Amino acid sequence: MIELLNVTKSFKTKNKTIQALADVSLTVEKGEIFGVIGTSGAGKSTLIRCVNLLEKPNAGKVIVDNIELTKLSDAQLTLERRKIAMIFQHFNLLSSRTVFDNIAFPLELEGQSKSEIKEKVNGLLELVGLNEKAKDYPANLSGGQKQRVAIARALANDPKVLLCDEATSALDPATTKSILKLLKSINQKLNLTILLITHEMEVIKTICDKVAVIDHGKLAEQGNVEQIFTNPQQEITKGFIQSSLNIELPLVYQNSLSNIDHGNSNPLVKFMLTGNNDQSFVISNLFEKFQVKAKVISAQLEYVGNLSFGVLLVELQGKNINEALAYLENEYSNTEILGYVG
Ligand SMILES: Nc1ncnc2c1ncn2[C@@H]1O[C@H](COP(=O)(O)OP(=O)(O)OP(=O)(O)O)[C@@H](O)[C@H]1O
Repeated sequence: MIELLNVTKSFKTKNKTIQALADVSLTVEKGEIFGVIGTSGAGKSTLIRCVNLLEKPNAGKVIVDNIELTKLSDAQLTLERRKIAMIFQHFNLLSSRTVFDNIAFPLELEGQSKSEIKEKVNGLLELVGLNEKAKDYPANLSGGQKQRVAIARALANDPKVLLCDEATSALDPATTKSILKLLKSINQKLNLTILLITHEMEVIKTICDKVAVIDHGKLAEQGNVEQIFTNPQQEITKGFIQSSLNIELPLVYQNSLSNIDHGNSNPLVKFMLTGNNDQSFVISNLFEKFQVKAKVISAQLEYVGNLSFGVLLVELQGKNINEALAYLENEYSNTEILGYVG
């Protein structure tokens, strides 16, 4: 449904040229939710703005629904853009219009009749759960409600594609969840293709089918969310995943932790589970293979689809500690001895 082929975009400022996108290619299939994640300045906004040609690439092709947008005249592009909706971090609602009239706006521009508009807008209000707020003005809405209005307005023209530019970045975690849930349900009900950009792995994990990681204007890696979360190849991807798993050493251990093994002390070991179901048996394996007991200090497990991944922090107790450590280092990612206790 969306194809970027070798898209390159640079910006010229007074004294330098900034390469915002370098030879970026990706494909978003119909009905898919595709997320692009990257740190600040990585090129996410430029990438999503290239899809509807709000930014014109210097080179490469942009194809949406089999139409090569990069070939079109301005007039043809204006028509095609109506089928590519976009929502933004700061909602971009018209403050002088009510909720109803904000959603009606694109339909008015298309010259639809009042009765058609009324029917369509009421359906959209129902879809985003805002029937009660039809007559309110944006200033009287919460951030989450404003984004719901923006989503309804974006859907008014029955778009083929919805672009989400950091759509939940201005929202608190609970509201973020409810907006992501709404986007997922719209994706499923309407089979709407969604391309989103974000700096939060949580967003990717919650609703995306596929993910691409962008770094300094280049795509570092891309694939199914399960595959990328459980078997990341690039350091930047590993960093994003680790930052979404935040387990801390409990205070009681922080105070008693030593850097040195005094002979009879127990190592505190942190390691990652990466989606291989056999790894979940780590505690019984350590005991059966080495008679080493693993006391769980802290753990965080997440699920993408039916695969689990996460991080585990354990205190190892027993005689064959070195063999147990070698086993963990071999079988699990990022095994790290944090220190010794006892
Ligand atoms: N209009 C512009 N003129 C000059 N440089 C620009 C322009 N737009 C973006 N850039 C530069 O291009 C690079 C990519 O910017 P972009 O906004 O796409 O990144 P981003 O990943 O969306 O960042 P953020 O998360 O901070 O919004 C940055 O170095 C930015 O400074």
